[in-house]
Amino acid sequence: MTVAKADLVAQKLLEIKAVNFSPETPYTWASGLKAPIYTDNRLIMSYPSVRTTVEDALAELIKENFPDVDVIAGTATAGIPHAAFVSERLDLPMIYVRSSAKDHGKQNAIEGALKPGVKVVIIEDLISTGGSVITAADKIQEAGGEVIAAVAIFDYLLGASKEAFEKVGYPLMTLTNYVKILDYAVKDPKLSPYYDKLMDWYKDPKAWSEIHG
Ligand SMILES: O=P(O)(O)OC[C@H]1O[C@H](OP(=O)(O)OP(=O)(O)O)[C@H](O)[C@@H]1O
Ligand SMILES: O=C(O)c1cc(=O)[nH]c(=O)[nH]1
Repeated sequence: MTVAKADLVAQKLLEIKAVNFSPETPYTWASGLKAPIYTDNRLIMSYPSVRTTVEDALAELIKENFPDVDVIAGTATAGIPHAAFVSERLDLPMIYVRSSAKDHGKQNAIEGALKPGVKVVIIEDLISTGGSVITAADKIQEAGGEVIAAVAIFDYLLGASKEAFEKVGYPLMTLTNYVKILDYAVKDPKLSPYYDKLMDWYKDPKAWSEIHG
């Protein structure tokens, strides 16, 4: 992603208040970590002009970097709308991966048609530890698909996700990240008071979580 596009997406996320700061009452993340920040990319679908910017950028990133993709996958739940918008733009089939298999009906973990050997790009809304998207990608590989990349809107750039992606054998590419958000946060008088706390958290998110948990 170009610097200009990464800046633009960060700016749009702040504009729609997708980025929330609460150092005094920390958020609990999917991984169990406590954090002073929570980025709610689910809001993107409710703002058509921001949605167009984000989905166009995701589609362009995939077209440029993974032109041989056969199927677009979404992670449940927050990755699903983005997979739908992007697969429509690229005129490709779409599937999605449930966080756990249904316990009734067909008991599917993956919904949609996945033929063995197809090349899949999986779309996630956000990467913290990377655990959710990697688990979803594992399910696709177990079902016979070949995951060629994970793509997300936002990445916290944490050590945990870097380590996790070093092991999986496919790349992660994202539109924007935490550092870009901080660049904007420091210029905004409403957000700049949080800057030191956000930097403090970022130096060691695990230790911060233990202290504030
Ligand atoms: O990189 P990770 O540490 O796995 O965290 C990121 C995941 O957490 C959030 O999902 P959540 O579990 O809140 O579910 P949702 O998508 O259904 O909202 C987010 O949408 C990612 O899927
Ligand atoms: O790790 C998470 O669960 C998480 C963090 C965040 O900022 N936003 C989100 O939707 N999930």
